[in-house]
Amino acid sequence: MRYQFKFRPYQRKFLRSLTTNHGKWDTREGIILRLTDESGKVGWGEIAPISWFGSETLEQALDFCRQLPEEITDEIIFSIPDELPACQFGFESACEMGSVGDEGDNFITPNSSLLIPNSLFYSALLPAGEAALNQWETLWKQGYRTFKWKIGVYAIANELEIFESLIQTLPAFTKLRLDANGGLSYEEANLWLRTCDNLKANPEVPIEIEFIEQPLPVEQFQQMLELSTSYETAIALDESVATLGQLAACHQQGWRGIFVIKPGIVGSPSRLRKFCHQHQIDTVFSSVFETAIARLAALQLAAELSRNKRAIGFGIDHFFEQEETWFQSLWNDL
Ligand SMILES: O=C(O)CCC(=O)c1ccccc1C(=O)O
Ligand SMILES: [Mg+2]
Repeated sequence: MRYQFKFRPYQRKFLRSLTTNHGKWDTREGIILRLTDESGKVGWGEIAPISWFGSETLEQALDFCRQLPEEITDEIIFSIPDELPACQFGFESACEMGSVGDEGDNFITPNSSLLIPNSLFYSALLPAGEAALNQWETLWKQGYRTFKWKIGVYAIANELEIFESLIQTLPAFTKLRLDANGGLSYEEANLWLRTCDNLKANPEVPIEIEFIEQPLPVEQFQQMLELSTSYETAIALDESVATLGQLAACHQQGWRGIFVIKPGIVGSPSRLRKFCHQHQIDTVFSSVFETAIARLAALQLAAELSRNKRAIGFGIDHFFEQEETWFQSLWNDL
């Protein structure tokens, strides 16, 4: 198949910025691409890299798009190098979108949110630090029952204290995920895991700590493997499995805990499908704060591949205003 190829870089400010152990992030930058096949079918794709997380940089993605001809083929798309995982995702999902649309109405824009599978349930992000204590209630009222709180942002003594208050105020049966973004030391990771194990053993605490996400830096895989067998509290790898190659390597080295999959940067959707069908891994699908184009493709993959046990990390809170009008203006002034 041959496609006419066009692309446009974009910048969008988040409704709320994200604070992690890497600092503050408040603008999403990426690329929207459009593939038109010979029959006139249109597929939209989005490249939304996060280089601090292990994908290519926006600049590398732009360079790749700029050197492509105006007409491209499946061959080009399916041979995008593994060093450009967000590009693999953007181009492949654009192809897939073009091939599933029915006649006439295949112009899929962000208002196609009706297509988002509602059988999935969502986890919402709480702000880091003390702000979490004032935020969970609003999210609870919106229907969220699984929350994620960033740790490793402030001093551990301070965070443990806030954690204690959070546990005491959250309603029964809430699930809580703790995401350190690789920011803990080995001793701190042990302290968090011990604290969570103690809560688990306490029948008076009706909150479930679902897992601790990426406690240690990517380089410390063996230590995380050891921690995962030393405590009852589960560990989820995130940064360590940012791309398919890393995911396969961690699985091959014996990781049988949870794998966070961020479809937007993990790489080729077709190869992700193959891997998930071959290995019955425990997955949590999660957003990279992409806009509606990549979100739709990512949610469809999540619906297809997650075994529907764990909430997906696509809470809408950090997203953008007026996506539809933004999208139309991005494309119309081309
Ligand atoms: O996974 C989620 O629940 C929400 C998404 C999220 O936390 C995230 C979003 C962008 C970049 C990194 C991360 C992360 O999980 O560390
Ligand atoms: Mg994470």
